Amino acid sequence: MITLGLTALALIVSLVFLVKELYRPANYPPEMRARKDEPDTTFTDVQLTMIILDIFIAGGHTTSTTLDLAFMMMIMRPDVQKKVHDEIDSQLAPDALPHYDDRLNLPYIEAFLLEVHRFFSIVPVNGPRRAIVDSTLGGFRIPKNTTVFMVQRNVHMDPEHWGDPEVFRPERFLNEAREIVNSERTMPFGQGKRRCLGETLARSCLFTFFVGVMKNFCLQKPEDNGTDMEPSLTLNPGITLSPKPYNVVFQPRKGTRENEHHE
Ligand code: HEM
Repeated sequence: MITLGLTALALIVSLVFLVKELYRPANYPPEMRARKDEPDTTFTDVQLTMIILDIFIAGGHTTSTTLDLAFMMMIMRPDVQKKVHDEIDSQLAPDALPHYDDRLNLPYIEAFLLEVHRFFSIVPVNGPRRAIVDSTLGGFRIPKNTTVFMVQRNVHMDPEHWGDPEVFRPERFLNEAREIVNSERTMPFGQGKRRCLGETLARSCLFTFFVGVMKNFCLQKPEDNGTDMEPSLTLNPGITLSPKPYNVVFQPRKGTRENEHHE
C-alpha cells in the first residue's frame, strides 16, 4: 500500500513538473509552437498532458503487474524456474546484459511470458467497440451501433482450443523444434485498430527485465511465510487485475557478479 502511495505521489509530482516546464511557450515542442494560433488545433497543453497521462496509466501498471505475476510463478513453480535458469545459463554469456534480440535463443522464456499473459489475462475485457454495420457473429445478430466488448479471458481459457487452459504450461507455445507457436488466440494486447500501442515496448521491457533478474537471482518463498501464496488476483479500481501482495526472497545465484558482492 505504501509503495503504491509513493509511486502515485512520484507520478503526480513528476507530471506536475513536466507540465510546468512544457507550459513555458519557449519550451513548446515545434509542432505546438507552429500551430498555437489555429483555433481547432489538437496540439494543446491539455491534449499533451492527457496523452502523457494515458501512457503512464496504460503502460505502467500493466507492465509491472505482468512482472509481478511472472515472479510469483517463479516461486509457485520451481520446475519452471529451473528451466528458465537452465536456458539462460546455456545461452547467455556470464557477463552479458540481456538484449531483446536474445529472445530468439531463449524460446522457453518467451513461451513462459506468453503463458503468463494467457493464464492471467490481466486486462480480461477489451473494448468498447461500436458495430459500424449490421452483422452476425457465431450465430448472434449484432445490429449496427451496438457496443461490443471482447472478453479476452474467455478466449485465453477456451478448453476447445487450449485443451487444459487451467494448467500453467509454457510448453504449449513451443513445437517439437522448440520454436514459438502462437496465434491470434493469445491476445493480451487486444485486437484490431485500437489494440495496445505500447505492445512492442511492453514486450521488450518484460523480456529484458525478467531475464536480467533471473540471470542473477533465484526466487524463493520466505521460510516463515504466512502469506497466502496461491496465485490469486484482485480487481483494481479500473480494468486490470493484479496479484495479492506476496513475499519473495531474491537469492543471488552462484557465480554472478551480484553474488560476489554479497560474499
Ligand atoms: C504488459 C503490458 C501491457 C498490456 C497487457 C497492455 C494491454 C492493453 C490492452 C488489452 C489494451 C486495449 C486494446 C483493445 O481494446 O483492443 C491496451 C490499450 C492501450 N495501451 Fe496497453 N498494455 C500494456 C502496456 C502498455 C504500454 C507500455 C503502453 C505505453 C507506453 C500502453 C499504452 C496503451 C494505450 C495508449 C492504449 C489505448 C490504445 C487505443 O485506444 O487506441 N500499453 N493495452
